[in-house]
Amino acid sequence: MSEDSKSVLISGMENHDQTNVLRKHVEFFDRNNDGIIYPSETFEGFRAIGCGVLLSSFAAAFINMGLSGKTRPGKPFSLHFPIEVKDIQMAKHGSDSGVYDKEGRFVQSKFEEIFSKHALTQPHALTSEELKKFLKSNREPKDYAGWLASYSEWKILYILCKDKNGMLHKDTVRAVYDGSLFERLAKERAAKKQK
Ligand code: HEM
Ligand SMILES: [Ca+2]
Repeated sequence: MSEDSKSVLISGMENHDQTNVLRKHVEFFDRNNDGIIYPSETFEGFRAIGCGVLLSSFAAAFINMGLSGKTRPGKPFSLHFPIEVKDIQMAKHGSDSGVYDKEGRFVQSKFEEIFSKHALTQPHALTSEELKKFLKSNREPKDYAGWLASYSEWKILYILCKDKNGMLHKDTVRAVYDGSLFERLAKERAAKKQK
């Protein structure tokens, strides 16, 4: 490709990041970095960021049973419930925010929209009521599985990361999308444990 056509292509992308950020969201849970997340790894990842045994067990069961098949099209069902990181975008559900597009890319404008539309008390954070309204506004009719998936994702995030006034901050939400939040929580937990 000539340099000219390359620059036309790049300017046409309008800063749209082409990487599959959703992969980064889940890579933390691929504990041995082999591209596959087994239930034991989901469990271990949840424990590492400070979740209890009960929540971590439920999360591992539901996430791996729910997403395994979706990320392995054409492959036989496996009782080990592996999730393939490379095709994680196939596990997207309905009634989400649209911040990940169908290729797992991060859509900045959709991210900004969460706060411009719903953060009415403080511009860079959501109260629990605002979060509730945001989730309701994403609901597609009768998409009960999507409602439950979205509710669980956001509720766990809120419980883990709200501040002392019950606010969920924009930078926290930003960091969950690329998974950097999980690394941070794990470091904080490890530091606490050492004390
Ligand atoms: C404590 C752990 C986790 C939290 C707090 C969390 C939270 C979230 C949040 C807030 C979203 C954004 C949803 C939206 O934009 O509406 C999301 C999306 C997603 N998460 Fe997680 N997540 C966690 C762990 C995992 C794990 C272990 C997996 C799978 C291995 C996973 C797979 C996904 C997928 C596939 C999406 C895309 C959903 C979509 O856009 O339709 N997450 N998660
Ligand atoms: Ca693995």
